[in-house]
Amino acid sequence: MDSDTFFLELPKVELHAHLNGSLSQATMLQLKRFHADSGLEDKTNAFFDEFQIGAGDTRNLTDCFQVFNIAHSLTSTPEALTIATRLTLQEFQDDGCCYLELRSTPKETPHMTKVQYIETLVKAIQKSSLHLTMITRLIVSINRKSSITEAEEIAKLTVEYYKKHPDVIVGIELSGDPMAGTFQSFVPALTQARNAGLKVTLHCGEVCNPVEVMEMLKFKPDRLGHGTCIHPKYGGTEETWETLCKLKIPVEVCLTSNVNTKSTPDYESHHFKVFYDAEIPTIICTDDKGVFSTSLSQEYQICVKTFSLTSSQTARLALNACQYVFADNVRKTLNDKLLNFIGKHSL
Ligand SMILES: CNc1ncnc2c1ncn2[C@@H]1O[C@H](COP(=O)(O)O)[C@@H](O)[C@H]1O
Ligand SMILES: [Zn+2]
Repeated sequence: MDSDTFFLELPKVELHAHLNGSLSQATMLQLKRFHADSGLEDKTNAFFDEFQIGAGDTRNLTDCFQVFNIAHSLTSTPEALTIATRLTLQEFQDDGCCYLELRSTPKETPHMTKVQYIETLVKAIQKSSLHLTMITRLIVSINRKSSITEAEEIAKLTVEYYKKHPDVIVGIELSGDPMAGTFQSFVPALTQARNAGLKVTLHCGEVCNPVEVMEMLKFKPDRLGHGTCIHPKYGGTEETWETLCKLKIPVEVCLTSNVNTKSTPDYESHHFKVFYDAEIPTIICTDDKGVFSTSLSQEYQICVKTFSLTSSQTARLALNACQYVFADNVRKTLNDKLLNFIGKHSL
């Protein structure tokens, strides 16, 4: 089996994918066509090409967050959001994902309320599940730019819809521009969701802020996103690193995202290796496959080539990821799928 086929066929678990950052060029074009056909205003023409961020880009991290407005303007009606979700799920399956935890931030737009946003995503996932073999679950996002009131409103809605659709909604997360807002102000909203049974994941240490990283670690989320600035070599402190090593919280690492936003200078110096060697549970993820022109099989391939992992180590990385999915009732199915792949290829 050639290398590309191996990475494609490896059954993969994607645990960190933002819907609006995952829209491919093909999906964006379909959405533009839908806008034209329905007579809806399309504001993206002038900056459509701006959507993708590459390693040589000169934008700073805060500027990078502007690109999401382009995607948001194409997913502001329930119909467009449904199309975006359906096409994105199909692309993850086509890339060999057997399980996806999709995340997205409920937004109020001129065409829908936050309630409709969540309902639309739940319905689109349920409908896609009828013909996809990939299993999909939803994590609801809170943006760090939200007010405390808005964050609590989203947490309340998430709990309400989790009770109605525990088969779809599995968690809540905090994301958005890491320079905006403070983690502490979102603790009451996140705690409310956690107390209702939802799992929690936090974007943590995407920029250097050891005080906030400590606060997040003490909160003991179920998973962390990125974890870039936790080890002292990467802008963390002895305390942040020792705490992570003690708690062994699984970390969703997104190599291309970190390189392209300059959180990490290059692939070779990415913190993946430090985590891997320290046996911190590490899950390879895409973050925003559309914005960063990547895919999960490509992220595995980059990681394996950069850090010289064997095929057996690679397959075990994918196998371990199954342990950290938020949907407890599918873990065994995923585990068996991976073990079957490992057995079939004598890995
Ligand atoms: C690059 N690293 C990142 N760090 C932090 N938050 C990020 C992110 N990439 C994406 N998002 C968050 O996801 C939203 C887009 O998807 P949804 O509209 O929710 O589907 C962005 O607006 C931002 O809040
Ligand atoms: Zn992210």
